[in-house]
Amino acid sequence: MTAVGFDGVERRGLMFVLSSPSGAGKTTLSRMLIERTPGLKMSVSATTRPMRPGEVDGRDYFFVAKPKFEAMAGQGELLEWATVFDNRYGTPRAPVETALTAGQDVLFDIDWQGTQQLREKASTDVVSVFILPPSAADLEKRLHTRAQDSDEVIRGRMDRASHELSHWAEYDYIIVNQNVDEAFAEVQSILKAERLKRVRRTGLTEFVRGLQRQLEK
Ligand SMILES: Nc1nc2c(ncn2[C@@H]2O[C@H](COP(=O)(O)OP(=O)(O)O)[C@@H](O)[C@H]2O)c(=O)[nH]1
Ligand SMILES: Nc1ncnc2c1ncn2[C@@H]1O[C@H](COP(=O)(O)OP(=O)(O)O)[C@@H](O)[C@H]1O
Repeated sequence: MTAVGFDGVERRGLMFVLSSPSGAGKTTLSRMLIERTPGLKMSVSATTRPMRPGEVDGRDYFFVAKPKFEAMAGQGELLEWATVFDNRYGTPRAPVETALTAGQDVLFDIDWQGTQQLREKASTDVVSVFILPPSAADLEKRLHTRAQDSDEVIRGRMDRASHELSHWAEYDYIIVNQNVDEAFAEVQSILKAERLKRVRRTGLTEFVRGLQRQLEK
């Protein structure tokens, strides 16, 4: 799990988690982050939920049937998994391990249940961000503008929102996504600062020793 920072100091890769009630904006913010952040790779989850218009298999999710999902979970191929809105969602283990070993950070769009499981497995490497909508009315409006779910599914997502919100205090950082550019700048600054954390910067001792040797010449 060793990455080399842009300043040449080695550090441990981190697992950057975004969670929120459905519709608060985590997919939007994740896409912006992946497009604009070198060294960050998206973890693509497996799910049993139907594909939405515009989604691409293998990019947004790996869309699998329930028996296949159960087999993946049973064979230990998932790093974590959970049931959300009656569908199964899980994180394939191998791509995450490959990315971290190659020195990349990994971005997860997963719910509070998955975040808890990641924290239990690798707490010092997990940085978690919870995204709040500015209001319930905004949340509902966003679910409707996304225009990808039926009214019934949207009602289900709104009904679950309050329960999901109740997990906010388990997260390291909380962002209110009012203006998307501001929320993005906030998420970006969290990642930047977390990459500089001393505990992750495993190469610092050697780097500083090198500096000292140069100074003592
Ligand atoms: N635990 C877990 N949750 C996931 C995973 N993938 C997606 N989710 C969560 O499942 C919920 C539903 O996702 P989705 O159906 O794409 O709807 P969305 O909330 O509109 O993005 C969201 O809270 C996601 O963060 C996963 O691999 N594991
Ligand atoms: N700050 C914002 N202001 C207005 N609309 C937003 C904002 N952030 C996201 N959206 C829109 O809200 C909808 C839901 O966002 P999405 O990223 O899919 O949420 P989530 O992944 O959390 O379910 C999308 O249509 C998206 O374009």
